[in-house]
Amino acid sequence: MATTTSINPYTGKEFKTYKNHSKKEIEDIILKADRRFYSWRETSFTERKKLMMAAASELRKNKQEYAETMTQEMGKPISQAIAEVEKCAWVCEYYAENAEAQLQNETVKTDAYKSYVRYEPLGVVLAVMPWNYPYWQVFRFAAPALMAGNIGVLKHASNVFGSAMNIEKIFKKAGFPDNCFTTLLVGSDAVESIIENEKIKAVTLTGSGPAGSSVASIAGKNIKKTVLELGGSNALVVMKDCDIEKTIDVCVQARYQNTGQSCIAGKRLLVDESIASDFTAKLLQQVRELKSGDPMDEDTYIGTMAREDLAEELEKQVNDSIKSGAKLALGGKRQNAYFEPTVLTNVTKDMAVFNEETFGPVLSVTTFETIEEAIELSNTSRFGLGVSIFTENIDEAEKLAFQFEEGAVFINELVKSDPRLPFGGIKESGYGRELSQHGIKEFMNRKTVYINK
Ligand SMILES: O=CCCCC(=O)O
Repeated sequence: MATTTSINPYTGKEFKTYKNHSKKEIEDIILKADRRFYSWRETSFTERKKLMMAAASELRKNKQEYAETMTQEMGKPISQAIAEVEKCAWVCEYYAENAEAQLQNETVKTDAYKSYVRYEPLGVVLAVMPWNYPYWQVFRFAAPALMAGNIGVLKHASNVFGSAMNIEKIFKKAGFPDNCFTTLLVGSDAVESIIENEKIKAVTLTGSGPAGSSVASIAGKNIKKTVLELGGSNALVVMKDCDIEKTIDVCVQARYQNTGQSCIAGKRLLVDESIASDFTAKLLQQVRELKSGDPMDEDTYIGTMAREDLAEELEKQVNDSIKSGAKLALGGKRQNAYFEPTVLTNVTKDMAVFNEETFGPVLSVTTFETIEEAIELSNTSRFGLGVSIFTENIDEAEKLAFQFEEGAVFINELVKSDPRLPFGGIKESGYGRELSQHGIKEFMNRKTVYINK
């Protein structure tokens, strides 16, 4: 019997061991999920809204308990873990309030007596999710999917099975009918046959490029729709006319929250040469003050990374970049899964910290002389999730927005997700959108209805 053990990355001790689902159990779960679909899609928006609001209440009521599980499983500082649970409640409330209006029939004037588009759910959607936001990334999918009448089956990362089980429990406690949302406790080796199961109608994946590519190939072979949220290497473009103090606050948060383990983190700071020295000195001061420590302490801002091997990988990227000429301005040391908040300056395009995704608390700093150069540096990344531009000249920045090859441009703000706005990338950051009225339509059949008298 296969089992999965999660290790608390801060203590290095075992958190829990889970019994994996067998092949037979997986098939059974998917069969029951599919059966549930035919009654769930018939439920009214009023009923779904009531249940989704109950899920939001459950999240808010027991946020400490849910947050503690994620902190112990992947090292997220507890205050950020609580904020994540609250954000999940927000997305539930948002879709509870808005799904019905977003999925109304759309009348289209044609030669017909009457023609329109109906939005109909597809059925059981498999969600393959990562450990870095163990609740949020799942709710970002599940809230719109369930409100739309779809069914969710989750394959979570193997270090966060406790959070995965909690998510199933939250929907159960909220009163959702059995099998509307189920967690499969399986490793990635089980994913291929799950996607091939005829009852799985579509797949959403948040994770690495290789994982996305593999899942999309299997789904493609089986003609199943996918949405992919993959890596990112967002630039923070700092113009010489920015408000320096405010910009530093935002950049530090953009890079170091969640201990830097986020696809949308601002990983590459591009700063105008004329202010670079002053800006970097002040930024270093602020990064120095970030409090590392026990993730269970309320005032810890930098926890451990989720696994020691991930910290080792980051260490290699930092050391390789230093060998190639980057200057270590701060940090750089690793102890087990802990990696010091780090800043590298003199970074150029050919270095690992610039051209690879750095999934941890490491900021690379590169200077530019012209805005054209800044755009070119930003766009040179193979990723295209988002960019932040810092300037007092909003009109100019807005005009430049279209030149950035990204899913999102944020001016004087870090790239962040918001239930009301579409979220997703282009290039190797993936395709499709989550959240907002765009996200809820990804797993819907847009059925054309054409009537003549
Ligand atoms: O790794 C991706 C993190 C996304 C976080 C968010 O949706 O806010």
